[in-house]
Amino acid sequence: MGINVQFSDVTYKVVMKGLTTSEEKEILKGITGCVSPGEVLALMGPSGSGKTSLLNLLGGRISHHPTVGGSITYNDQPYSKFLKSRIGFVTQDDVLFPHLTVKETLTYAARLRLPNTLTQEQKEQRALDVIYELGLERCQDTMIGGSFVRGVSGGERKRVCIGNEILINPSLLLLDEPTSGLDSTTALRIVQMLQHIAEAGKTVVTTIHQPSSRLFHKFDKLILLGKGSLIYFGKASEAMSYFQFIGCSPLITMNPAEFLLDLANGNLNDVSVPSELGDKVQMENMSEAETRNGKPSPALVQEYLVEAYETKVAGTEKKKLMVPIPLDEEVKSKVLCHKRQWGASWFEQFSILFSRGFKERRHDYFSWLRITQVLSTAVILGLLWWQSDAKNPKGMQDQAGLLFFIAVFWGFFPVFTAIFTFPQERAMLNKERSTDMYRLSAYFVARTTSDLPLDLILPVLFLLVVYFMAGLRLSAGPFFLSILTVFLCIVAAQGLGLAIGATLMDLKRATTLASVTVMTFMLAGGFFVKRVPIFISWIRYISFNYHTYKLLLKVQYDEDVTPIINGIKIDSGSTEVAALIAMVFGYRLLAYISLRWMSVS
Ligand SMILES: Nc1ncnc2c1ncn2[C@@H]1O[C@H](COP(=O)(O)OP(=O)(O)OP(=O)(O)O)[C@@H](O)[C@H]1O
Repeated sequence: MGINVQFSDVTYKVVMKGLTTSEEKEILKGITGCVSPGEVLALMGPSGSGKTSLLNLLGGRISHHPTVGGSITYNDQPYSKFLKSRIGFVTQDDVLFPHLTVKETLTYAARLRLPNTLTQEQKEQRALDVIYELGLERCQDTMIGGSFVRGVSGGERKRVCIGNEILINPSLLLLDEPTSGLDSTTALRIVQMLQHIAEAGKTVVTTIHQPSSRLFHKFDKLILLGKGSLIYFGKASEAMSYFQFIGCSPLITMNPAEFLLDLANGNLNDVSVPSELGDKVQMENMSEAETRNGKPSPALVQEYLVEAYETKVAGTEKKKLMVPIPLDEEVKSKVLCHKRQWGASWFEQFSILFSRGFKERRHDYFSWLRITQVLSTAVILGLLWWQSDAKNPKGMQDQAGLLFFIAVFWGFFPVFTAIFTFPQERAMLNKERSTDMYRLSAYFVARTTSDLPLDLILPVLFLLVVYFMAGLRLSAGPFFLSILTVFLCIVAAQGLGLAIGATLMDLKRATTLASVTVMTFMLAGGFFVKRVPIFISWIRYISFNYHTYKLLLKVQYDEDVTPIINGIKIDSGSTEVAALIAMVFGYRLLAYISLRWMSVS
């Protein structure tokens, strides 16, 4: 079943803030139209004419904006968040995970989004069907790729984005430029597919830049926009005769789409000039008109087209919208089911997101760059502290420097890794949550736990090198306890990174805040100052560097070394372990709260 979308006098403004002034810009100026199940509506117009804005409004993405006017209804009902799972939205620059293959991307999406009445095999079969439907079988095992990894071609990437949405058989499918960057045969294939989707009873709305004439004839309805105003709404097949009727016909054989875009741009080259416009040109400044060979200015043409539409068509179209559409009550209730529907149970969501996260991030963790960074630091430390001797106070103080560096390194590194990897994940999270793909809690728990095994590998490598080169306490207990300590420090630091990344959208601001925080934690970490003034001593309690350092000291030296090592009192290690565990949970909780606060729900 599809959704009947009606929109009447839709307006949208944005406030553009300059350095000293703020100016209001009208992006959509009273757009009226409708699209019914079984139809493909194309939104055409020059770049910047407002196609994407109208599509976003129809998809409910900016409908709550205070500067939006007019009405949009879905089967006679206003937009509600329960519609999210019935709407498929393919944006112009969709985000995809670069390290997953085409098949993995679509299979994970199918498992998360398809209703749980289907079995896992049926869901996987649906992903395969979509791969064949979109002609992606040849690249199904290729990685998607991104700025740093070579992957599928731009056209294939676009088709994967479409596949992600058509998987769920949405009642309303919205697409922003689905054919841009594709050759004409592939573009035709995509539009034919949209036609088939509509024929199956769904509603399809797509923006399109410059369709070939073959493509153009596949659309049922057309909206032509010019600078945010409606120039034509009606059947695509009747567009040419409408413009002929108002006096604009092509003088040479032209692709209808090219002709319409010329008109929307106010360009009347090779097009007959309506007599009303000809008269207006006479009244314009002659010298200006001469430079255009007597043709009217683009602004004049646009004004004429908008006026012609308003006087000759708009009235009847608006009347048509007033007539209620007979809709099957059963269909209406099914489409507008007022209950969030998850495709998978909480645990299934968790396990799918866990395995997807693990697959995607293992590449980040095991990039040669990272391994080299960690190993070279370890070797330099090992050489500097080569077989250090802790038998005398001097040597012990030296070793304490090494232990403090380890605590700082593993507190610093994960904070920044979390901040740098998060913006991409955040875009994905927002996109997927906007279609109700999974619960935030399932994502969060999966994100946190899928990192754990990966978090353990690099520190083990690091400690193996440092521990033996620097000649730290050679026995299994202290070695494994040191690993455990560093591991807790990493997980706590990562939580802080996630919390900062989730709160501050902007990478620059996030890294600045993180540097200041980590530096403060490091300075208060127990190595540089012996006694911290009481009013600032609380920082020590939330500093993972401080507790890691103390615990590493405790593990290395059994006896009380307080007087030798900078006056830090090392009592029972269990207080430090408890503090680190509290930080692991505390910072993650903070990250979860800021994610919930900032992300789409
Ligand atoms: N939030 C915003 N703030 C400022 N200007 C905006 C905003 N949203 C849209 N615009 C402006 O509104 C106009 C229409 O934008 P829109 O993206 O809808 O155009 P479009 O027809 O889809 O263009 P294209 O084909 O190039 O994607 C553009 O001039 C754009 O700069």
